[in-house]
Amino acid sequence: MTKLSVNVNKIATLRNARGGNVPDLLKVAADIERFGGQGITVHPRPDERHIRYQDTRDLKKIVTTEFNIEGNPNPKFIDLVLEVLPDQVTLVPDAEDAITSNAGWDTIKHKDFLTEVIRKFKDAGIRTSIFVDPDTKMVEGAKATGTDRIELYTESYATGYPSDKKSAIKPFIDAAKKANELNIGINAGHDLSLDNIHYFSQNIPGLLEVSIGHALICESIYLGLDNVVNMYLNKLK
Ligand SMILES: CC(=O)[C@@H](O)[C@H](O)COP(=O)(O)O
Ligand SMILES: NCC(=O)COP(=O)(O)O
Repeated sequence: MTKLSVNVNKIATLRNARGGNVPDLLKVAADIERFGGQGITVHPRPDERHIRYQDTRDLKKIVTTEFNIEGNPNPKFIDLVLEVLPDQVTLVPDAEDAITSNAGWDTIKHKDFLTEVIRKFKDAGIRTSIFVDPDTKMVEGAKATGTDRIELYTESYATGYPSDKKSAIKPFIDAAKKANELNIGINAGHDLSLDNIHYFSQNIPGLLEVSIGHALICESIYLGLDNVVNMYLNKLK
């Protein structure tokens, strides 16, 4: 079964637009779990433009499903994660000024750094995941760092899906087969949506978890959060 982890960055974006506490991030996260969401994901960025570091501390107290923190493991991020102790940490190689995540790790070039960071988090009892492009060499490189899982960066799948879904998914199937062969768990995320999620989850062997934020919150404007969470759960069956 593939778990649905809902990324609540966009709820924080909306809240921050007015400076108050509407919408209430903690209430939305609790409601997502009540509606059936199986995890909550956040991606605090250095400028705290959506999720604030304090949000991760507050969420940790109330999230009862799986709490996943994503981000670039700079010293401040590492300290935060070791303080909050989420269920899972996902390492993403974002530039400080990135609008959103735009690439996976070069796990070969950064092997020593990733191995050291993964060790720190695993010693603290946190499951680790490394964000990678769908490239079998990067999956092999991830394995060498000792990570528990990879997160496949699905932007290219989402972009290619409308015109040629078979070609768009091919590198992801190959990467997933490699991960299964090497016994690393598989997560996936970025630009997944109600349109493209079913085909992806049906075709990726051993897909453990998807984290979805931008599209899910946008779809909820029209369809309602409870309804949308359940639509995803049905498509992931
Ligand atoms: C790693 C990943 O693909 C997501 O976490 C994405 O980066 C969401 O971040 P933003 O909400 O800042 O776009
Ligand atoms: N790891 C991907 C994620 O958390 C959500 O990405 P998106 O759905 O906001 O593109």
